[in-house]
Amino acid sequence: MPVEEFVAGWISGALGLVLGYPFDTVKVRLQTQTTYRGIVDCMVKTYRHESLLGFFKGMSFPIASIAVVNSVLFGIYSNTLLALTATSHQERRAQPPSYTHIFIAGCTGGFLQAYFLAPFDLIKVRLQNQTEPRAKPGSPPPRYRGPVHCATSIFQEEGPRGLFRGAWALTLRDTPTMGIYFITYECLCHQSTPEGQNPSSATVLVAGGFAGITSWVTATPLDVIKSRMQMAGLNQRAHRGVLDCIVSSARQEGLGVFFRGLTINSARAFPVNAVTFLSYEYLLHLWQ
Ligand SMILES: CN(C)C(=N)NCCC[C@H](N)C(=O)O
Repeated sequence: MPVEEFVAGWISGALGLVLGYPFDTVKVRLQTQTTYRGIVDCMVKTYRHESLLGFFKGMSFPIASIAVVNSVLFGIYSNTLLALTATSHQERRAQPPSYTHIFIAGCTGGFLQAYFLAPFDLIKVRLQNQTEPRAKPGSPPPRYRGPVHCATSIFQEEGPRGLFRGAWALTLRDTPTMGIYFITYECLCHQSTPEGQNPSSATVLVAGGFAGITSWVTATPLDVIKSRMQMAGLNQRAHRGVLDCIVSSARQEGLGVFFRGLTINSARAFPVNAVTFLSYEYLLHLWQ
């Protein structure tokens, strides 16, 4: 099993993560809190109340975990394609795999990465939703002091299964949308690259950016549900399951609720995934 894809997936994922993190914080807050009037209002309030650091709350943990999560995604994707088509990464330009194979490999990567991602994503969402400014003398401390305290508190208060709250919604979100992610990328690269050649950096940037946008546009409804289920344990409003969360969110807030965070998700997705794919392709090219 070639390991280069795992390492390249890790490094490229970390670069994309740092770039997109402030957008991600705004998105999570818009999806789970009702106090903001929109993207700009959320940004202004976060900055006034918590300074620039407010946008980077809970980032240390995802940076550490992206090593596991993105390398699982890219590593499983590439190795599934190897199993299905018997071609390595460098052979795939001359013998492109079918879109069905790309979709199956993407879905497999998305499905497996969801299990690794679930506890890390839960902790990220809980920390991003803490709107208290940095500790000032006399002000009430935030509920979680950091990622380790957050993980141990969830474990103690909600049990080991608590760490996997929202995991089903996450799996349903990521399995098909990772198939869409890789199909969009490969299709755009294929169409703008002469037969048998490697795509140019500009092509990789644009194809990666659009792959991010299409996957996030299709993922947003279940992303909203996932974030709400992750926060539910904290608010004592636990939903009975994914369906219950979908129905109660739609009843209380209308169908528009499923598109909350769509604009910011798409704006974040382009640069994050352009950089992710460019560094992934560059590293694999360097090592081959
Ligand atoms: C849930 N969906 C749609 C995705 N995760 N799509 C792939 C993008 C991955 C990238 N690290 C990002 O955060 O944009």
